[in-house]
Amino acid sequence: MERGKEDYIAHCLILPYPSQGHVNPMLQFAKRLSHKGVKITLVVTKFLHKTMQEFSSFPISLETISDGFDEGGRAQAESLAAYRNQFRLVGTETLSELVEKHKTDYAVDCIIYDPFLSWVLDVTKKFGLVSAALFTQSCSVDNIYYHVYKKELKLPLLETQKIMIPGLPPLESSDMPSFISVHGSHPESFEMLLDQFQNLEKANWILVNTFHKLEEEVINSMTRFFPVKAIGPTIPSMYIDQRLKDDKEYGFSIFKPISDVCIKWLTERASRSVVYVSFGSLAQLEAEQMEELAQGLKTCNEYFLWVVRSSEESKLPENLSEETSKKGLIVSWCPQLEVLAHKATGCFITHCGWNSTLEALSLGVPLVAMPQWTDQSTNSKFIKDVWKIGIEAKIDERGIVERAEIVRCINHVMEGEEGEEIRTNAKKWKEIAREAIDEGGSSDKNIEEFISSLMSNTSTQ
Ligand SMILES: O=c1ccn([C@@H]2O[C@H](COP(=O)(O)OP(=O)(O)O[C@H]3O[C@H](CO)[C@@H](O)[C@H](O)[C@H]3O)[C@@H](O)[C@H]2O)c(=O)[nH]1
Repeated sequence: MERGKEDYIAHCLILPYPSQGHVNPMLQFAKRLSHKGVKITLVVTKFLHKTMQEFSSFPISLETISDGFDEGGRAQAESLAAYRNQFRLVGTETLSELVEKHKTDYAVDCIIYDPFLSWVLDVTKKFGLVSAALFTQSCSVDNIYYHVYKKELKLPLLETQKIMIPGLPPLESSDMPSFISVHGSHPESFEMLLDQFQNLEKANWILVNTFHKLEEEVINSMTRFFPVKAIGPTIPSMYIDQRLKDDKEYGFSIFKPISDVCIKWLTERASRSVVYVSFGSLAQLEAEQMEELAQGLKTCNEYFLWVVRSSEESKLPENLSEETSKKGLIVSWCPQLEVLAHKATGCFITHCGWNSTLEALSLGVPLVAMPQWTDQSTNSKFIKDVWKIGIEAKIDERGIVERAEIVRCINHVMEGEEGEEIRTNAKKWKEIAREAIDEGGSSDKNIEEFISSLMSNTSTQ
């Protein structure tokens, strides 16, 4: 039977920045709200909608708005600044039309938005809707950017400077997000990260994809400026506690996952015998780095499953797939959560994107960190020194991780006695992550609080 407006607690639009690392956590959060009785409409740009490979997240509805670049998205704009500007103008108009359209059926009560798109707040104000900013990077990283935004952390940093920010351990310049440590690099991306805070005090809710015990001090510290609520990890409960079996599909993929091949291959491997390697949806490795990684994987004692996106494939050494067919599988995209949850997976060589970091931590997989840019060096610092669930591969004077170092790191986390602490911690964090999103856990309580406020808001309308 069709559900009517009265069957839902409230109707939320959820609007991610159009990239895989932002859509995934937003969609998983949307699913959680939907399971709790909130009607959800995922809103994506027309271009993203065209490029996506699958969407199977019933009962979540899908609608599109325009960023002004329906044919080519970000790549069609001459710069990130031009893209953001156009997205703000055209997005404001088309998002407003969407809100108007729903006035006669499921009137919208709230918009959950990515603070990369801070203009959405103005749309919520225009229509008198509840606004909820959802940060998809760690609270530590958000806190660093906030201090730069407030000019409490002055740039450029000195190379030897110890950086003291409330809520965070002492950090070195190299632990900072790359836009800060490499002063002047990617100025337009940096501006977007700082702009997240320009109107944040006007948002009704500030949600972060993290959990209380993981970033306790920094969450408490940030709460002095903003009422930050941790709602993560946004991992489908299927993987965490095996409860909602229908929650398994990823739902929204920009790249096509080679799922059956990967899972069949993993199933034929012994427990904890596979090194999983992926650098997320954006990172572009130097050809030299690909070569070193390939040689390291070829000579290590373990099997490997390596995700090399089609756009990166030409950098692979010739004949690598054939030469390593007995011990390795190279695919253009995989169902990462299923891979991390598989018993054959023993460790993860990662670029330390925040989703990959949280997913591995929540599924108890030890890490070899190879941060590339943006927030990844900060995530790596926490992986090795705070949560102690992995090690960071050392770079040489060219900025490359050499093959011998790759082998050393794999051995360290997979086999050696010295990696015992890491493996134990990985198991420990898996439990703590599960507790956070279990019924009554710290993140679950925050989500319930958010939903209750939506209920009281809609009942007074
Ligand atoms: O074969 C693959 C590889 C990745 N994934 C998924 O893709 C997402 C990748 O996200 P993430 O690990 O965060 O990496 P990026 O795609 O690089 O994400 C960007 O966005 C993140 C959130 O803002 C930042 O933390 C990163 O540094 C930034 O590069 C994760 O959910 C993975 O599970 C797959 O499903 N299959």
